[in-house]
Amino acid sequence: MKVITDRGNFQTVKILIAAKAQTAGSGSGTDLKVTEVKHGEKVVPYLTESKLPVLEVKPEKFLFSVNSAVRLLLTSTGIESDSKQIDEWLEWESSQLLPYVFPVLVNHIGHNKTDKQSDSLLQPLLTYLNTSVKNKTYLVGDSLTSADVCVFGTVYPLTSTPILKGFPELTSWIEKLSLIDAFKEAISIVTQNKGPVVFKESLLSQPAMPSPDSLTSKSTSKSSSVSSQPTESSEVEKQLTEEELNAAEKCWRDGVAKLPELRERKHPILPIKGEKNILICSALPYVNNVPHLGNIIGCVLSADVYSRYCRLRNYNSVYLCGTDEYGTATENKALEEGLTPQEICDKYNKLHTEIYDWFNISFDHFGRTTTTEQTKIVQDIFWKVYNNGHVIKDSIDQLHCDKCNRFLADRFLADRFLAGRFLADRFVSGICPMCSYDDARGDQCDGCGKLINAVELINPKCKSCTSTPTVKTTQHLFLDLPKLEPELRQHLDKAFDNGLWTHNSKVITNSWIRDGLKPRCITRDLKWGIPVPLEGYTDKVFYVWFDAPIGYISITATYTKDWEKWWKNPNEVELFNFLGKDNVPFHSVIFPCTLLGANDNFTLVKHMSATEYLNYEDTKFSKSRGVGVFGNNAKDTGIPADVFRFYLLFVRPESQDTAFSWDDFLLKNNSELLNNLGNFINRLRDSIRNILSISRLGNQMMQANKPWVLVKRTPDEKARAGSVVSLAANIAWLIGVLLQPYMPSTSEIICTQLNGNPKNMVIPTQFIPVLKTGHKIGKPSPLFQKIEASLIEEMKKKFQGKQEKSVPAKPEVKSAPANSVLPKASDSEIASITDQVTKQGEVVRELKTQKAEKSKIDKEVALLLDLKKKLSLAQGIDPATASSNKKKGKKK
Ligand SMILES: Nc1ncnc2c1ncn2[C@@H]1O[C@H](COP(=O)(O)OC(=O)[C@@H](N)CCS)[C@@H](O)[C@H]1O
Repeated sequence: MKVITDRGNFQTVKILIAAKAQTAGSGSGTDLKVTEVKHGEKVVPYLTESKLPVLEVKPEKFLFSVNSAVRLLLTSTGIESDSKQIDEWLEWESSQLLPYVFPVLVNHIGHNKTDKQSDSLLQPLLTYLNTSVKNKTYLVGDSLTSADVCVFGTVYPLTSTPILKGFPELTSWIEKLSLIDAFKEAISIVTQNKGPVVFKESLLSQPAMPSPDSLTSKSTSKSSSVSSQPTESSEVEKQLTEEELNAAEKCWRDGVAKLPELRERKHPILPIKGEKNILICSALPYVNNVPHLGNIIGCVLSADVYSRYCRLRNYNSVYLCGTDEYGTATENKALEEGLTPQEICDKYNKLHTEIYDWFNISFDHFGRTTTTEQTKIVQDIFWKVYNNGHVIKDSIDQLHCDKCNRFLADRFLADRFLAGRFLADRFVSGICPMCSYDDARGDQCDGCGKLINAVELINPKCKSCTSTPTVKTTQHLFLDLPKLEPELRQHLDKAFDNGLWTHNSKVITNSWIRDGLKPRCITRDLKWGIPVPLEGYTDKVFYVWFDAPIGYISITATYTKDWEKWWKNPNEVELFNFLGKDNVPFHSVIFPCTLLGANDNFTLVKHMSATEYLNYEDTKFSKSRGVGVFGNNAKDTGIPADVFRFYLLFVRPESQDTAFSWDDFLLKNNSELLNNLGNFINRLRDSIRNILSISRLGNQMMQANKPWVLVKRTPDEKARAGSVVSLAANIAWLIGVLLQPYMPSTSEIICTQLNGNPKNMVIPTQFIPVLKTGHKIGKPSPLFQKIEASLIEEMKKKFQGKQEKSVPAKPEVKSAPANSVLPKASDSEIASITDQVTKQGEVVRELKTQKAEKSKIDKEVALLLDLKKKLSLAQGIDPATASSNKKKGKKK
């Protein structure tokens, strides 16, 4: 890797610290070369302006966000892992701190003068930082992270200015870090030990910093949810060049001609030679239950967003899913409901279909696994794997219920060969040997979350007849994973390099292969499954996890007779799996090994997007305990599906478990949707946050230009009003298109209101105004409705389940008020204060939008903070804990 920079560029320090810290922390750092170029030189060919420093990751592949470069260096050697807190600090640093520090440095170091205005604008941020570093060495946790490197890199040049006077904690933090070798060495390389004077030329050669971003709430502290717009005085005017003005005019006139038309979707969609052919598979939800919101964000919704995005980019993609219908869980449900397993599958497959329809999940095909295609393909694959010598026969011990005459313990099978991860045994329960929870399952305890061997259960009972099981020995078939391991490793090396894999999917996969794979049992002594066709085993069925992923193939076969074009075409098809973290090994290790064992040119996974877990408030979703919102409940709330989609995507558990919280749901709806997005459209995480950011810019553009005022003035001003409104309409169209993957109904309303051409609903590579001069828009109407706090309180009660049995979520869940230690106020009191917080938030936002006087805004912000404290107290949370929790979990 190469750092390309100009002499004395203070931002280079960050990358160098990260590289040095990498070597110090892992022993083997990246081989990082520093190449010096002229000040202001354009290095990245596709950027219109000079951007220095940049990290050249591979030849011609640049990271031009310094913070991303730092994050890459520190995560690639495992010095730090994904962390929302670190990301929050980085976002705050780049969107708030740096844009305010930069003009101060330009004035003090570049021009050797003081500018009171820029100095004073920086004060609140420094005050916040001063408090945050009090008695601390590191901003997040107890070791060095990118957060420290990036914040330090930006503030340390201030030590040469008088501005840090009055910030003793911050000064001492900078001093502490400066003593660390990596910091010392990096500073010495950049300053050549001449002090900050070396920054001067580089500072003066850099393009003006964009005005502080309002991507996140633009408030002093990164934890407050008060949102604001940049004040006029803080904005750095950017002079447009002649070239840029000409390009904008050309784009306005001819841009739309460059926009490709949206491709028509004709089923069945098949791969096209030479195109990007994307096969999108969402994990197949178990049919035995109604999916909860965790299932929805974990697989079908995430895949839906990607699939919709692919369509808007005109990629040749197909999105498939269906219900996973075999296995013990279905048999159990059938017993519970007095139906046959097939009746259960039919009933719940229909329920799943209705729920996904309501959530607007746009499968190209939604199938199921109890089909003749599935039986045929599973047995065919088995024979190939068997005939290729990748199946082992062995005997094992299992729990057996003599009264029901059936085996109970799947887990036992696994333990002997595999450390037994993830095998569910739901026919047996007992007392957990670890925590004494009295309803532990045979595979895992819901009380303490630990994995259990069914035979270790105290007082085990058959779930259907409650008698005590005995241990029996039976013959089973095992997939010879050790033999397939070298081929799998080869495949994974390539896929990790060329594909998109979430951090957790790589970590989980590596943890499985790190110690060598073990044979995996693929048969079960059950009735409800695909019959094993091998002589001597015909009374058994395939284990559900052997057949489930093959379901992707058979579901494709029920979609098109040409299914092999997708599934036996590894060079032209990119397979993308969406799933929750517990599903990772089945998709990255076991299923690929099955397909490699079959040796029939199968398409293997190239990309994997795995989520962490979504919890419900401060607990886990539990159907049996009635805790949480399930797919069908969401519909009954009367709140539109798009609002659920928006919120689930906003809190999508990407780097750690997150929680669905009704209070937060209300705030996000009433602030982000109603006041930001809804507000802008009706004037007329990379993800939905960027769309909100575009919408904020649109709001700012309207507010700054006030076309409703201009239109009443001189002819020139009237013409400008027209340009502003046209631009706003085109921004709204862009938002409508970009929103389509996330909130399809809202997107349709926006685009219909704008009366644009549906064929222009394509995501462009640059902003193209598609609504031309003279275009007539349709009838505007409000996009979103306010959610009342009283409704939220009602929902909380409705979905809290039987409280005494609810199972606490693991402590890492951040957003719920888990550490409540104070007495709680009544629900109606909480509802009323929540309402006041929302209203006061609106007051503050409005004042900021109007660019009211600072003292006036400060007064209202103080009131808002007081109300928030009151709300925390009412919820039984110590406000100090609440604010630190918010800090950790805010950027959801
Ligand atoms: N709480 C959760 N948060 C996020 N994702 C979750 C959560 N719980 C489960 N999941 C994922 O949902 C899908 C479907 O899960 P289900 O248990 O219904 O089905 C299966 O795991 C298998 N039938 C998949 C066979 S391909 C899954 O990806 C979970 O990881």
